[in-house]
Parts: sequence; structure tokens; C-alpha cells
Amino acid sequence: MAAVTLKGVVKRYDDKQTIIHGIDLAIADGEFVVFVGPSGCGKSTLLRMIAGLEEISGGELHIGGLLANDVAPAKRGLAMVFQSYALYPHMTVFENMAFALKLAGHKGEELKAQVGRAAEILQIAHLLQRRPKELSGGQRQRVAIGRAIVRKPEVFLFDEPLSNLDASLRVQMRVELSRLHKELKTTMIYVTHDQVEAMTLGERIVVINGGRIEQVGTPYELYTNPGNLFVAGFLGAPKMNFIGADVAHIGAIGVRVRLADGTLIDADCDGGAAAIGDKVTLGIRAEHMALLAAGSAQANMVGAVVGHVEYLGDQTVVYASMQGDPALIALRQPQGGAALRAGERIAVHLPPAHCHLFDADGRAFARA
Ligand SMILES: Nc1ncnc2c1ncn2[C@@H]1O[C@H](COP(=O)(O)OP(=O)(O)OP(=O)(O)O)[C@@H](O)[C@H]1O
Repeated sequence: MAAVTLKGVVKRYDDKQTIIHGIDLAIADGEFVVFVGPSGCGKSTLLRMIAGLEEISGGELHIGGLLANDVAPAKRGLAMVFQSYALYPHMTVFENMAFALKLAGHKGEELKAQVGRAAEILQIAHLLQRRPKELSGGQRQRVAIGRAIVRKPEVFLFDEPLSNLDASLRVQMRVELSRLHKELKTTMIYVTHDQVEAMTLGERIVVINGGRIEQVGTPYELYTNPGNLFVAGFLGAPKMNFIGADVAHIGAIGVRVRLADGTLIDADCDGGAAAIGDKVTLGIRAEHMALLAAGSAQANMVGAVVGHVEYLGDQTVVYASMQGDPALIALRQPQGGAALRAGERIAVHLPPAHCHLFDADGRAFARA
């Protein structure tokens, strides 16, 4: 097991195009960290630099406390699992898993025991004599992970390992990967563009955008306290509602904003350096929007017209438009809402404690 530290890590192609713009990140020994971000943000490049598959153009990479920039990939003590399983088709599962160990000089009963133990952990012991073409996608990915486990790496690197699996298998494999981490207690770095995977797997999530870190934190921290508009909009489905507003009043314990239709909304935020009239974005998650009885009148309430309704069984998501704002807002209702029809008028309560504010540069106001 090893800690991984990046100090000002930069990636430049052809000495001009900069893809990674100076990443500082400390991953603790035994931690499960997920790099998440949209396609092309540079998360795979960052992982490949840690793996030694891409040269580091600037900055320092330390693995287990040692400078690793120029250490050969095979000597870094890492094992990488890719989206494509890259199994040897002519070898059995056992041979695939034993391959690297044989190269390293392991043999006989010891080799068998090591492969057997990994196969047990991954519940593929009954498949050891099969060839890859006789396995399902999920089983193949387990073999690929097994091949990494037997090498007892200091750090596991995963590059979108579940992307080729269907939705239900992905859920199952997520649970298994978490279990694997608890059992092995090895440092794991996992790349995905899927925010649900990031939220469910990561002890800490690193949100990357345009080759820069937007925010690092636990899933809870990032979800409840996003530092900026990008993180707020990236994590969560439906995505956080964003409503244009301007600052109407700055109080000791909150900020009052005015929406396009003149409605005043209080947010439990610290006014900081904001001034009256500043353009801001009010953010509130779908599950925090409470549907009120028709004709209700209370503070922090907006009127809206139902656009469409998604009934999902355990919940209903109502999409509605507010006067003066073309964007649809989403309301997630654990109960109720299913009987609403397009065109109906509704009233929605926005609890101040769940109202986030972002300045014109997208930075979040501190919570009050
Ligand atoms: N060899 C290369 N030369 C120049 N640019 C490259 C090269 N490889 C990758 N890039 C660019 O670097 C950026 C980051 O790519 P990377 O594969 O790391 O993104 P990603 O976040 O992993 O995306 P995805 O989820 O689509 O795999 C992209 O804009 C890509 O076009």
C-alpha cells in the first residue's frame, strides 16, 4: 500500500497544448479516490501519468513517498484495470490470472494458492478453466481485476472499468469493488465520467474540468456544499436547479435575492463581498423543492406551471417553468405529484437552508 502525491503536475502535448494545468493532490495510503469529470477533461491522462503510460511534462509525482516521475511503469508497484478487459483469448482464466506471477518467477502450489485466493475474493473460482470467450462481460471484468489483485500492488488504478457492462451489472460490480477495497485496504484510484459511480465508490471525489481540479471532498461534502456552479451541476440527478436572480438584501444571517418575476427568496448564505444588485444564481436540488397545496401563500414560495411529469414508482419528478425564466425546474417528490398534468399551476416552497447562491464567476457563497 502506498500514498500517491501530485505536486503541480502538468501535461503538455508537443510542448504547446496543455491538457493538465498543474494538479496538486494528496491521496492517502489505503484511500479510495475517484477522478470524475466530463469527457475530455483529462482524468484518464492524469491516471495514465500516475501509471507511467504518459510522460509527466512538469511537476512531481510521488508514490509511497518516492519521486516516481522517471520510474518505469513496471517498477511503480501499480496494477491497472482498463475498460477493455484485455485478457489473453487463448489462455484460461487461471492462466490469465497467473501470467504476471509466472513472469515474476512464482510457480507450483504457491502460484495456485495466490490465484485461488484472488478467484475466491472475486467469486470466480468455478470459472478458472474457462477461456475468456466463454465468460460474460461481468465475469471477464472480474478476471481482469483478479489479474491485478494477484500482483498485490501498492496502488490499484481503474480506468472506467465498468463502462462496458449493462446497468444492473454495473450496480453489482460497484458493490463488489467497495467490498474489495474494504478487504484489501489498498490505495485505489478510479476514473469515471459517471457521477453515480463516483458518489457510490469514492471515499473522496476529485472533480476535474478542463484539466483542473474544481473541488476535492467526500461525496457528502461535494453534494451538500459544492464550491462552485460546475460541481453543483455535475453531481446529482436530476441536476441542481439553477435560477437567475439578483441580490436584494444582505442580512446578518442570510441573503435575500429577487427572481425574474419579482419573487423574493431568502437563502441561508453569507453575503461575503456581494453587493445589492449583483447578478447571482440561486441553486436548489430537486428533492428540496416542496410542492405546496394549490392557493398556498407563504414566504420563499414560487409559482410555476407544470411542463411534464416523470412517474418513477418510488418517486415522481415534476418539471415546471417559472414565470420569466425559460429553464425548467425539477421537483423530486417521494409522494404525490404523480397526478399533476401539464399546464397545471403549482406552488413550490424553497427552504432557505437548502438554497445555494453562486456569484457571477460561479463561486459558491459560504453557508451562513
Ligand atoms: N496524444 C494526444 N495528443 C494530443 N492531445 C491528446 C492526446 N491524448 C489525449 N489528448 C487530449 O487530452 C484531453 C484529455 O483527454 P483524456 O483522455 O485524459 O480525457 P478524459 O477526461 O479521460 O475523457 P474520456 O472520459 O472521454 O476518456 C482531450 O482533450 C484529448 O483530446
